[in-house]
Amino acid sequence: MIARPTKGADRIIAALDTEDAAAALALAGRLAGRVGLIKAGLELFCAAGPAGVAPLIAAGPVFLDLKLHDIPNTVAGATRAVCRTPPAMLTLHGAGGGAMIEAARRAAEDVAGDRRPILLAVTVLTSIDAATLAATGVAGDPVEQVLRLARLALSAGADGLVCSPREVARLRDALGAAPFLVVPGVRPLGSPAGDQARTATPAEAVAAGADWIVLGRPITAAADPVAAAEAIAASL
Ligand SMILES: O=C(O)c1cc(=O)[nH]c(=O)n1[C@@H]1O[C@H](COP(=O)(O)O)[C@@H](O)[C@H]1O
Repeated sequence: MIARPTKGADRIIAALDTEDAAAALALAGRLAGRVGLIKAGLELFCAAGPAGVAPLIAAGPVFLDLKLHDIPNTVAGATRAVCRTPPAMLTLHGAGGGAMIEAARRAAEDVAGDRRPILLAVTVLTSIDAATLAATGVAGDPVEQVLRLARLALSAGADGLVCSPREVARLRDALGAAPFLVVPGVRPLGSPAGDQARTATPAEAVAAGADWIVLGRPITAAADPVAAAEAIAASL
């Protein structure tokens, strides 16, 4: 398993949200040594499939962000398939429930053993504010739902959680140092929030207890993505 990071650049996960596998690989090459991991997500996976992600995994640690959410048998099957060429991290939705997470953990261990990915449970998406969450039937402050799903996921075998910077401190207080906390919805000062609802700066997220921070557009849409990544690392 990839080690918990202790210094600036290692904490950065660059989300390469593109359909273009060759462009993703080229940018991953430019960012090598300047970020800790590359994130390949649904856009790249749907466009280019496992073959589009494999060269990234061969080049360095990859967070494969598929946010699996289905019945336990189906998620176990997808996890098995992914773990034949294991990424460093894999996401699944905490809202899928304990049996789904247990099934994914068993499948990952069966196929990849010690080389299995860190399994991260997504709690409440960072694009969701309290009103949007209430419209799905979950009333109250998002932090309550984040805590509920976090406890459920960890007790079912998740190694860590994906949460917004707004909940990191509460999760660290409640859950201690052990779970990996991976935090998207991070915006350097002056960077547009876009569709993200629960945001903070990279330094704030790390100070609150994030192990890794995930940044997509603040790096990929910058005129100079390498300089953008270096500036974020320097701010930590
Ligand atoms: O699992 C994730 O990485 C994730 C969870 C979440 O709650 N919010 C979230 O934004 N993400 C991912 O983090 C990245 C954020 O991208 P930017 O908003 O461009 O920085 C995207 O690739 C999202 O898919």
